[in-house]
Amino acid sequence: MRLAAIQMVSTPDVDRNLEQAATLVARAAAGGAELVALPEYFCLMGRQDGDKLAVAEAPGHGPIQQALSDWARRHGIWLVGGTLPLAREADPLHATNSCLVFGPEGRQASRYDKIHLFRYDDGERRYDESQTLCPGRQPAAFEARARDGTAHRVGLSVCYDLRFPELFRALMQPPCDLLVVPAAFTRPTGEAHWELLLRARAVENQCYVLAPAQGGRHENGRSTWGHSLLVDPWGRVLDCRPDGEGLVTGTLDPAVLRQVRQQLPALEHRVLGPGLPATAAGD
Ligand SMILES: NC(=O)CC(=O)C(=O)O
Repeated sequence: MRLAAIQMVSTPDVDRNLEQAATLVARAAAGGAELVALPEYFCLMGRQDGDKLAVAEAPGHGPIQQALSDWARRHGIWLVGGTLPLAREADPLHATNSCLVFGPEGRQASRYDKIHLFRYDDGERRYDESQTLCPGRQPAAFEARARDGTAHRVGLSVCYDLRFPELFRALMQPPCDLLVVPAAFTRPTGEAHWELLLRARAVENQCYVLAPAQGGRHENGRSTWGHSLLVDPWGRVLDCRPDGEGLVTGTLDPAVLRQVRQQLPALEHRVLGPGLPATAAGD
């Protein structure tokens, strides 16, 4: 299955971001991609945290969701729609940061709400997503069918989730062939940890990892790390885009998945699981 991750430098202008995303999705599809993934906050990198709430759409309605569905149908692709804020009737002051997936017929195939909300303060940069976002509660995966008919289980996560391996373990029951991580890592945390964490998730779960990112200096004054990546189940980086808008592409090869899992059956050797007793006290 041909894969593409889109890197963007999104702005506070939703229409401009949608235009840019439409162009890049079309370019990815023209290059043969069957599954295309957009980055976190592809539709908006606002000036203030609360800007998310102003563009939040009701689930199933709104121009951003319509655009994602149209692009998936027009190009006959699986589209992992980065993230967009979805409004919650129960609490208008907090949206979910949601990843919606659309299938080649334009129908919504999955929804994942970011579970782990980012907080960071190094004295210079401050982030606290819990001010405007409400966390998701449930992991989500879906089945994508390649054009040759092969079905692949695809696990969803968003950005900061990458630091919580237990989420990915939960997605591996049954095993995924591909984990997608739409992100907008900060520059300092990305430089230190981004590639390390993505390759670790690929190696420990013996699957492909596709990570579309925001990458560059944004109009809101923030800088994101970029380095959108495709990693294979052996932890090899197949493609990377350090900075600016563009694509990362490659192929999910079932033969590589089989070979890695047969040669080193680490997934079968898992002993510890959710039902295990607590750690014993030492003597
Ligand atoms: N921006 C995020 O959600 C996460 C991040 O930058 C990090 O984990 O580092």
